[in-house]
Amino acid sequence: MVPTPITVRVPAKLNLHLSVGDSRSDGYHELVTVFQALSLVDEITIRTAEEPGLDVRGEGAEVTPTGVDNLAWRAVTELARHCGRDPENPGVRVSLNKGIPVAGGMGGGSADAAATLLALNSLWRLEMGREELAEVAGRLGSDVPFALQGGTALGTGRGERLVPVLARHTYHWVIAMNEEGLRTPDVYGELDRLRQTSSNRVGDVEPVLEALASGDPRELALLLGNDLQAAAVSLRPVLRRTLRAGVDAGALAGIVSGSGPTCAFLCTDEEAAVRVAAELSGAGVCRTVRVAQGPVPGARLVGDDKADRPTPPQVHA
Ligand SMILES: C[C@@](CO)(OP(=O)(O)O)[C@H](O)COP(=O)(O)OP(=O)(O)OC[C@H]1O[C@@H](n2ccc(N)nc2=O)[C@H](O)[C@@H]1O
Ligand SMILES: Nc1ncnc2c1ncn2[C@@H]1O[C@H](COP(=O)(O)OP(=O)(O)O)[C@@H](O)[C@H]1O
Repeated sequence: MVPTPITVRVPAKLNLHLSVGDSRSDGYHELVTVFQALSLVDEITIRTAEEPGLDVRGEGAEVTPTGVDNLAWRAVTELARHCGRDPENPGVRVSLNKGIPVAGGMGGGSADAAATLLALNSLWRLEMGREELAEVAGRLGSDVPFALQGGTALGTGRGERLVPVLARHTYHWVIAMNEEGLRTPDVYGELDRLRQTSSNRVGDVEPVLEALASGDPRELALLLGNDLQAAAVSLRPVLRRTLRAGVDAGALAGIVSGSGPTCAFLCTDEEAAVRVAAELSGAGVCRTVRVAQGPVPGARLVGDDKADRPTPPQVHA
């Protein structure tokens, strides 16, 4: 009997705190980061198919690779290898429905890789535990293990070593997507270049963890920090205007998400977020504005109760 197709929903991530250390000998930077999973999601369906392949629709589909470079496909071949199947002929078709902006600093490709691992674990009845999945995930990219785990977490190493963080509150975010993405390695490279002349760095992570435990968004707003922000703004100067416009519209604070160029604005509550989103969408400083909440769970099979959440409202700029 042909197995039933498996659908997985997987969240975007935001770095509430991103402290970048020096460049390592393997080309990666040592990080201390606080990830939060947001209610902006991709959906992936994987089915058994004689003709393998991958198709993409949704947000940024036209600029998403559909061949072996797609991170979801890399996850298929990596997992096939891991469990002794033929990576050249895995016998599956992957359909991606993207809601996470491509190359936006929100970990969309990593999310798709994580979702693929979870879907194949079920489709191929591998019965791998979360730990084994996380180990394969780490080989696919620094952000992939977090997309499996979700919630709020402290990431160290190159971002793949995770410890869950207590977050007492649902935070309300406005997400401003840019016209065109930024390449993560370019942004790290720009940071290295800027650091030859400037030594600005975000503070310690402990106050951020304390603010999360307190649950007060005003406290957290004062502590949001991202070492890659200056580099992203240097490569995409319009982001300075975007960040200012969100705060002018009433957000508590704004931050570039990871390597950018997406900006995220923390608001006091859901109502405030909808107001900020409406005003920002008229300001002409970004392509699309969305409202999102965090933390949400990591990759989940659709059909599991908690995965069936409503799609967040969307405002077009
Ligand atoms: C910046 C962050 C923040 O969470 O995410 P994005 O904003 O891109 O989504 C991550 O560090 C990105 O993680 P991810 O996108 O998984 O990166 P990887 O595929 O592992 O690495 C891509 C490239 O980014 C650089 N890189 C990545 C992670 C790290 N700790 N140091 C680095 O210097 C390296 O140049 C590497 O070759
Ligand atoms: N499934 C995927 N979704 C999005 N981008 C992908 C995917 N697979 C490969 N990519 C490539 O990865 C790059 C980074 O995309 P993404 O993960 O969305 O951004 P970021 O690393 O900024 O969070 C893109 O430029 C794209 O070419």
